[in-house]
Amino acid sequence: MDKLLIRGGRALHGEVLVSGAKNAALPELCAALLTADPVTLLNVPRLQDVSTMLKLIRNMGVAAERADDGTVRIDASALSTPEAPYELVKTMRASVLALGPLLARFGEATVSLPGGCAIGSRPVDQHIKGMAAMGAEIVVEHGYMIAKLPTGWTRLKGARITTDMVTVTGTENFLMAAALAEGETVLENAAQEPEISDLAEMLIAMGAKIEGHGTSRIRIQGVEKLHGCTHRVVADRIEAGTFLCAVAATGGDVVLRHGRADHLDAVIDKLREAGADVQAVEGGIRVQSAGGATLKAQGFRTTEYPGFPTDMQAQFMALDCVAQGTATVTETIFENRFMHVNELLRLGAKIQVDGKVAVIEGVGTAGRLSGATVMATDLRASASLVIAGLVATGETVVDRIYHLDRGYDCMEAKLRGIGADIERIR
Ligand SMILES: CC(=O)N[C@H]1[C@@H](OP(=O)(O)OP(=O)(O)OC[C@H]2O[C@@H](n3ccc(=O)[nH]c3=O)[C@H](O)[C@@H]2O)O[C@H](CO)[C@@H](O)[C@@H]1O
Ligand SMILES: C=C(OP(=O)(O)O)C(=O)O
Repeated sequence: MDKLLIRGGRALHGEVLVSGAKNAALPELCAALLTADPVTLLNVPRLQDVSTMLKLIRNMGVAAERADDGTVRIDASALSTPEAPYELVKTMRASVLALGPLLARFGEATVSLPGGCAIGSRPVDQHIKGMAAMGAEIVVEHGYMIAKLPTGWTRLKGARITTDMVTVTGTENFLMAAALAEGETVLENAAQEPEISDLAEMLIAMGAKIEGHGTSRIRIQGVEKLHGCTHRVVADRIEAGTFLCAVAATGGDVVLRHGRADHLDAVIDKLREAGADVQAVEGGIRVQSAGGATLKAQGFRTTEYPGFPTDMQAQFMALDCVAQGTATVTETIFENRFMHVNELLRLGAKIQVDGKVAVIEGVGTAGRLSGATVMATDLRASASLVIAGLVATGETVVDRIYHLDRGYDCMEAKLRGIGADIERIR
């Protein structure tokens, strides 16, 4: 099993290229199932989750080719098996995104309930509720969602869908299903994440009629058929945010090429309040910092976009650990997303957790984290341990980095490129 070996204490300088977003690429690979025409996606990141999604759609009979430059060509004209089996979905939540497109184009889908997840229980009741509102008959049997259209129906029917909470993949599933449904669908309480807008833009390029994406009410007029398109995956705001925290914590001066500052307002505001200098520059974001010990720890609450993203909570917490002062962090989206805390404690961090609230006392100028062997428990927890390791004295070994590989494109190579002492060991 691969591990990362980090020798901390180096400032970071130079440029990093931000990859395409995992959370846009995954729904967009599924959106390609909505048409029999070829679809080309550009800027697809090299991630384990992307490989898993390609395996999943190939298993359905779809032709999918990935080139080294991040181009993925998908031809779903011969899709013969509208199924997502457990074996292929157990490592990746996003596989639930196959449900909407399969049901919309083929009138049937059998999709395994995704496996359990370290960060919370993550039910799919809202996905089922929305598809049922569009007329699908869905049962959950033997761990599978088995969905079909009622006898005599050829398409889903547009509906008003108001979800109990804001759900990102739920909104994406409804968008894709509604694009081919009969009549109008209105999504209330829709997620507003940039990845939703990116998916909507791709669907519009395929001939879908969508208005209001990027707001909490999205209107979709269903069309009978969608055609192929070429679409460029939006830059990964969470990868960019992770590098911003890393540079702020270690100190240095780095430009994140293709980074979108306008997608990271909440995180950038907190970094500035902490004392880092973060600026939108042409074609990217520049961060300059004198390092964690000079920064002031910042509290925040995770919320849906445009609030502070839950996917940045662990990384910002690592920064708080090395800053000065005390900060309170509240996780409101997932019930078990403080798995990194015990590992950060092993590096000498001072954190107390009570339910969904963590209080971090930064070690600041009074001390430093000290390297140790730590275990990655989920994707962003892994990233927070890498950031802590980059600042800690001595050697840090981050074990179980297959979590990291699920969602970061060559993280250690990118960090090495800006001066970090980090290597992958087997
Ligand atoms: C592939 C992808 O895009 N993943 C992102 C997506 O996950 P994902 O789309 O799975 O997360 P959701 O937005 O759906 O989850 C938000 C909350 O709603 C709950 N919920 C959701 C659906 C449902 O049917 N029932 C239910 O109770 C979840 O348990 C969670 O507490 O958004 C999360 C929240 O920004 C991010 O952390 C993930 O990186
Ligand atoms: C939780 C995440 O992803 P997923 O929904 O794919 O598990 C994440 O990207 O931080």
